[in-house]
Amino acid sequence: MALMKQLFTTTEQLNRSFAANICRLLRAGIEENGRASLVVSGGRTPAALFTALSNANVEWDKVDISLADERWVDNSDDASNEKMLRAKLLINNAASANFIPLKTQHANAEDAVQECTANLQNIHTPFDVVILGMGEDGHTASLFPCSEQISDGLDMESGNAYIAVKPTTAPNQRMSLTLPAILNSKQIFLHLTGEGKKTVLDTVLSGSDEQAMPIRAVINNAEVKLMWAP
Ligand SMILES: O=C(O)[C@H](O)[C@@H](O)[C@H](O)[C@H](O)COP(=O)(O)O
Repeated sequence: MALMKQLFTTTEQLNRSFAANICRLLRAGIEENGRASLVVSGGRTPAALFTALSNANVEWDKVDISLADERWVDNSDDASNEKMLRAKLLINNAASANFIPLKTQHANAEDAVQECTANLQNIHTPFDVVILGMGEDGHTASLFPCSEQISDGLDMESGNAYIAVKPTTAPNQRMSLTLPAILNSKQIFLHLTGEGKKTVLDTVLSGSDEQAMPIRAVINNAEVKLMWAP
């Protein structure tokens, strides 16, 4: 549908405004439904935003937090998105939030899809806020263009909220929200920093093949708010 762009001069300004924006939406969700849901991405980009958010004045005990995707490693591994979240977001005021992890005890991500789907019943949907990142190849969450699973992940009729993905250009099996699950959100943000990501985004916006750059499928089907700083 559309990409609304908010461009900032510094990451500090971006994080301040972004955190305030997210808190406003969470408070509105709590006001409306008694609880609110926040789905975040891992990777490197959001760490400073998470620290700002963790100090915010929100009724965090009424907020459910989960991940858009997870790398299938132990949650003590440095590659674990859960590990990053526990260190940067689920602290300070936000320590009282209800965290719903994706990583289970299953050795293979595909065996865990059912459990992740069952756990999703405990999160208020549509999600109040979803924060997506984007890789250099145009993947978002763990919907990787290189993977065999990409058409299933983007299938709007699949009826599946999660998909196990085996990227061929990145390490680790992944668990990812599917496109229809991502779109079941009141507000989707695309959080990018750096000139390199802006150049990738220009390529995203100048083409139409969704499987080649899966973030296109989100932008084409939702009002996405871009939050960018150099
Ligand atoms: O677990 C993951 O890898 C992500 O959730 C992924 O979709 C991430 O958002 C992008 O790859 C951008 O990652 P960076 O922020 O590290 O550039």
